[in-house]
Amino acid sequence: MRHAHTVEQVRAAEAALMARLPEGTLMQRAATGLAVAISNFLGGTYGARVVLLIGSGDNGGDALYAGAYLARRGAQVTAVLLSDKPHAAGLAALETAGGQAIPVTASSASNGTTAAQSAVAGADVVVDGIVGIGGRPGLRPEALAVVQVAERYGVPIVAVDTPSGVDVDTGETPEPHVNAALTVTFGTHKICHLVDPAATACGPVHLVDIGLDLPPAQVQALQAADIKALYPVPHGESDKYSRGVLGLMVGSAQYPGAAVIATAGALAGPVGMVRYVGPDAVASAVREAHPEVVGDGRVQAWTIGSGLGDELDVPRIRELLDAEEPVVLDADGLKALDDSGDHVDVLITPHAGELSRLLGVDRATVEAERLKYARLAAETFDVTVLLKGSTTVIAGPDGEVRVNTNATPWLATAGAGDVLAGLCGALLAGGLTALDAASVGAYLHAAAANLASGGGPITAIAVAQALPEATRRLLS
Ligand SMILES: NC(=O)C1=CN([C@@H]2O[C@H](COP(=O)(O)OP(=O)(O)OC[C@H]3O[C@@H](n4cnc5c(N)ncnc54)[C@H](OP(=O)(O)O)[C@@H]3O)[C@@H](O)[C@H]2O)[C@@H](O)CC1
Ligand SMILES: [K+]
Repeated sequence: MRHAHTVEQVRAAEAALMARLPEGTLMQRAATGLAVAISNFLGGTYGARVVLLIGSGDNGGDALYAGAYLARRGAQVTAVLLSDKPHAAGLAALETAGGQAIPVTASSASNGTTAAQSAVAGADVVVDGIVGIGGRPGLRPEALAVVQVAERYGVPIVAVDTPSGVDVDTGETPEPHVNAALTVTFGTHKICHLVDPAATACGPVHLVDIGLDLPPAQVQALQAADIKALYPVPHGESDKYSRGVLGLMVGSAQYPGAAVIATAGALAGPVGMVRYVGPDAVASAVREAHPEVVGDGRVQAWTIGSGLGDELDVPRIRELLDAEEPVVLDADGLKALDDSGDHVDVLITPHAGELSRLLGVDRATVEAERLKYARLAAETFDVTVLLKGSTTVIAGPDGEVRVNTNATPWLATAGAGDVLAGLCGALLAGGLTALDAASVGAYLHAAAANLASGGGPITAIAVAQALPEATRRLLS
């Protein structure tokens, strides 16, 4: 499991550890891990042209000490000083190791560009030590100008701890920020490493252990081993009823395909049986594609909503939401959700547009502040929220947040959400809590999409068809 802590939690853990260690120990651990990661990124250090962007805080200190390490191993290291008070000991270490430092404003001897801009344009890698967890969102003009030179010349940027400019505790990117090819972080992940849009700006994230002793994390990203441990695998005594029966109230004359696709997702989950409840013509289409599906009867969980169109029966859905059996509420079904009552066994699976309608805010705002609005909806409607997107945010009604990061952009295709709703329903019927069903569902859905895609286009049915193989690979 990956854990993401808040800046406040990290600062407290750092203070506790620093009180027990000689001064500077943590920065040395961070800087050494950073230097090794940069060296691996470059595939060697000898002769490499490394430019460090140095702000006023300890983030710049990490970069300067890492620069000293690289300079001792033959790299040509130039520090661009963005502040007139860079980390003094780090700067001295760099200069002792043979690196050079130039103020960002220094003019170049040749053309109209500054010396810093020329150095960045000719670098093999730029190291972003502008700000870390002490920074405010955004880049100051002089920092923005050099970052833009790196972008223009295609020079990769390795971010120290966090890509400067992102909002570390929310994953929001309201202002200009660094887009990193690699982020090297220390002690633990921060929320910006897991939650989009900032997570995308991080690129791959490499974690360097510096020995922090941390409290429980506010945001977690489950990994394959965690998902495997949660999956309800049948045992010798299982029968189709004990494995769970899922009821599907999805599809309509208008959207019969949604019923067929959601059923495919459900049948590829851990349930023993699937019941379809809906118009006769749609039920026939479902049984033609999936002859194992049966009609109305007792169920352990429901998936309601995908493609309901005109079939939306709000009073009936509200009855089911208030009943004991857990429910996945998707797409059109979300129109039946109200903020009264206890819905802790309800999992809603909106995309940003649907969540924006539920909360009465515009879609772009939800996209930009995904964590905030997933949490708000969970609290407002007393449900678990699975907010679909490049990183899926899952928020429980008690404040717990998980993030799923293994999706492929190819998954943005019609019907993919119906597969997910069916699968999550099957996981609920299999006995998982809403939070776990959402976590396992999002993970396997993305894993199946990756398998089916192999880097190319996919259909929703292809994703459903790849689910058993994705599950086998997970469990083997
Ligand atoms: N905690 C740990 O466990 C460990 C932490 N370590 C490292 O320390 C880092 C945190 O260091 P930190 O506290 O010195 O803050 P940091 O982010 O370098 O700079 C803050 C200063 O920047 C400024 N500033 C603010 N916003 C700005 C902006 N948008 N653009 C430009 N400048 C801006 C502002 O100062 P101002 O210029 O306003 O005077 C502010 O005071 C952490 O990320 C990690 O790398 C590791 O060494 C070891 C373990
Ligand atoms: K940084």
